[in-house]
Amino acid sequence: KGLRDTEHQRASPIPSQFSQEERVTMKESLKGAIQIPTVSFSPGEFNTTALAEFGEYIHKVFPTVFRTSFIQHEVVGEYSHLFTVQGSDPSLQPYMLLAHIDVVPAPDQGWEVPPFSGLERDGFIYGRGTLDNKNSVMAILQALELLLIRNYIPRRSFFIALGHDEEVSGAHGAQKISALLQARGVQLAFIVDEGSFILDGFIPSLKKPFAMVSVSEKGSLDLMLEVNKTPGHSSAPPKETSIGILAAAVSRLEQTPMPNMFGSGPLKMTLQQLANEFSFPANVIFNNLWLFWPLVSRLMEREDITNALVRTTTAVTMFNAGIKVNVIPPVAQATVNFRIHPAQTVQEVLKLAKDIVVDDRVQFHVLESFEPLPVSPSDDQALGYQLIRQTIQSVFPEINIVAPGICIAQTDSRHYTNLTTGIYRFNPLYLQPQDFRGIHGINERISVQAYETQVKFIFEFIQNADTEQRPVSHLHEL
Ligand SMILES: CCCCCCCC/C=C\CCCCCCCC(=O)N[C@@H](Cc1ccccc1)C(=O)O
Ligand SMILES: [Zn+2]
Ligand SMILES: [Zn+2]
Repeated sequence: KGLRDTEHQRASPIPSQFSQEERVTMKESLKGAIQIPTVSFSPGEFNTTALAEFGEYIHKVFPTVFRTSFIQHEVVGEYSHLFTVQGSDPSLQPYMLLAHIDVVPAPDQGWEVPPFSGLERDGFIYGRGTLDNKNSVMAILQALELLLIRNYIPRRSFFIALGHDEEVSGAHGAQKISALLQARGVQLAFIVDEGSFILDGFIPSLKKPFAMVSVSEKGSLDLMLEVNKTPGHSSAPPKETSIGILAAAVSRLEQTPMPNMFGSGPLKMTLQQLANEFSFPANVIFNNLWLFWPLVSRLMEREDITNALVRTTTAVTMFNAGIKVNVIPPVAQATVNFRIHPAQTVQEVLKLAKDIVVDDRVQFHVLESFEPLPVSPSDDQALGYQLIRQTIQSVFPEINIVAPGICIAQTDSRHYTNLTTGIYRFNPLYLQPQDFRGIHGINERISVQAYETQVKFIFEFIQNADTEQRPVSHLHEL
């Protein structure tokens, strides 16, 4: 299995070794990036001063990228960045690396160091964006800068797209870049974005970490439920108020999970590939899913994260009602965020939700929706997947399993389905459950060593992508 060598490949790749001075520079550059508070607050509400400063910052720390003749840099949607790196062999289809500059807000409370300080403690750089996703923004540009300094010229062209509003939908960044590339007639071999990791400790009986490359991502439906009632004096209340009716409706939604879809979608592939990594008797169970699927599907429901892999999830995220202590509330509104399993559609989930609520007094308003993404190929012929696998094997030789999986969140890559069918979400970092809680949470951090390894991964990946687009078939050749 793997990728075929070709006579066109460089005789020897540029070694992914960095001097002490380069290693210090790269971590200091990441710290500087964390210190710029590029916060997205809500759609259309960004810290534009910080976004502009970030644009200047990358010019300063990656000068070679910006002065190289075969790299074109464009600002799209005012603050997003698109780099076109022209390869020497136009017969090779280009690919694209994605990352995003913006971060979610981070109030100071609960942080060991201020979230925009970028301070280093015990070998970790702390701050909002260290895992989501300035690490990738900086590592991609850093790897390219280091390659260029070593006189690297790519054979295969590639794009780097850095969105500035991923955390609030990507409408101004990723969507505009996607439209721009489509207008230019670009078709991509594949895309690599954030969205999965080398997972360590997420499945209780699985002792060893494994790399999960997400080949699909869940969709979403934001539903606003509303109940209107005539206001009046609270001293003579009706039997039910708008708040009571709505509370009962959202409670029914919470208490009635969407159907368990275990068996449909990429999760089965993930577990099949992991089967032999479990000890007895779990290995027997996972090797015989045809027999044990009812047991496994129930096991998956036990933890919140694995539950999110088997079904459309229901999260009541906002509730607003009431105007005064002695006034019967005229209107009550609740927002429910469904994350749609790849085997379901927006319409199916909307119907299920209505069938659960079954109350004519509750109005349904669809605020926004997004279908789950198609499953990208992960077979021997899938260039993007195989390149990621090959690079994992080289950079993380201790990892035995690379498995396709689902991304439970949404990423900017969802805006690029017009350009490719090969969308892969993978960050070359170890992630434990406590690290996952730092993403959008408190004390988000990355170890200096993990960041260096991410740069090394991308440095090797870009070179590996210069291969001809002919992954080796699993069939023997004559
Ligand atoms: C069998 C294996 C176990 C698997 C465990 C899975 C563990 C989870 C691992 C990684 C998930 C990390 C995802 C990081 C990406 C986060 C991206 C994000 O937060 N996107 C936003 C986008 C958005 C959507 C709607 C409105 C605004 C922004 C999101 O999804 O909320
Ligand atoms: Zn992100
Ligand atoms: Zn995020």
